Amino acid sequence: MCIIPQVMLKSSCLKTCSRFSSNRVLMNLRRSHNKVGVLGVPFDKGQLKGGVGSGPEAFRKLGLIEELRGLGCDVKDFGDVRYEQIEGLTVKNMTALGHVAACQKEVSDSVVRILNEGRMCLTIGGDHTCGIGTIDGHVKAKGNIALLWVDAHADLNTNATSPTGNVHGMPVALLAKELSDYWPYLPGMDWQQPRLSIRNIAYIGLRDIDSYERLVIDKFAITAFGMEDIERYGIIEVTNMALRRIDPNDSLPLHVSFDIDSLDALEAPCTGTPVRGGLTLREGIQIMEESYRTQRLSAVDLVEVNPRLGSPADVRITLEAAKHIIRAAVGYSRRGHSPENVSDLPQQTFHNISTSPHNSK
Ligand SMILES: NC(=[NH2+])NCCC[C@H](N)C(=O)O
Repeated sequence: MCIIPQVMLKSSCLKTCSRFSSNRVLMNLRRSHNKVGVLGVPFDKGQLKGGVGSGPEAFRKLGLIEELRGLGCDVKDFGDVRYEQIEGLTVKNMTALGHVAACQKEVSDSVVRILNEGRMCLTIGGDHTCGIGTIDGHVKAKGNIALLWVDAHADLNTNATSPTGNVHGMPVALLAKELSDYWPYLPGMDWQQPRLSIRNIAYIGLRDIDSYERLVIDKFAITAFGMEDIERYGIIEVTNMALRRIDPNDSLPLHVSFDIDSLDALEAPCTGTPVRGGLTLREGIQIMEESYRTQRLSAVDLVEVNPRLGSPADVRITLEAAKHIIRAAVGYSRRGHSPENVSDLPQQTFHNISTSPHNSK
């Protein structure tokens, strides 16, 4: 099932890779988001499986912050979001609204603070409900943004259409202004106005879409790339088509909301709603590399890692995969050192490279 709106295939999107001349690539690699603010969101009330809330703790234990610092990143840890549930908020078929409303308001405020300090905001979930707060905060801090939603799922349900009532399947529908009429009044959510246009949203990695979500994608011609599109065009081409589509003038701050379940369940087994037939880790990294290259990557979410699902080996595989995605998001995936640090390398390294038989012409 190909889910690229037909209009896209006829457009000039396929030419997008050529916009990176080799000079431009070099220039892009030289500039890195060395200033990063890390925000933990130990939120698990957007779905029913316990454990996803311990994602931030698991990444901290793994040494993520130290590792990013070791790579030369100026990392400020903003700690984990804390909140107090608002009692008595109920809306039909929308689980834990009192938690969602209170927590996501805090997330949004924190993201505004981080971005206003001139840092890229890296949010570690938690379930994908976190996208409500991070994207709301991003829009509040920067005005209009472009959003890549990398996920096996569209997360485009409303309370009227959701098969589960789980809010982690609803964030995109809450954020899109074209869908605001499809919601009832949501008590506790007055701080969150849907300000993002569907034109500025693209999906990559979709393969498990509910029937109503499918209708909305078609009705609003949302840019959406499923696995078959990735097979056909390759992930770099797909990412650039998506970027071109959501930000034709190359001018908007970019938000990548990366659900670990976009990766194949073999690459990232520890997640609440795994789906086989997904992205390879390398493809996930490439999405981030292309996003980083735009020089406008301003916020990244890494969500839905559940360290309590699966064996210790599965947990390790999943956390490591997520870490590689994060490294790419801050510009460090192509080589061990950022280009800025090249002068720190011992001179000998260059000698070795230039005299190696493998490098001689
Ligand atoms: N971010 C996620 N893992 N979302 C899964 C959503 C699953 C399903 N479509 C639902 O609405 O409940």
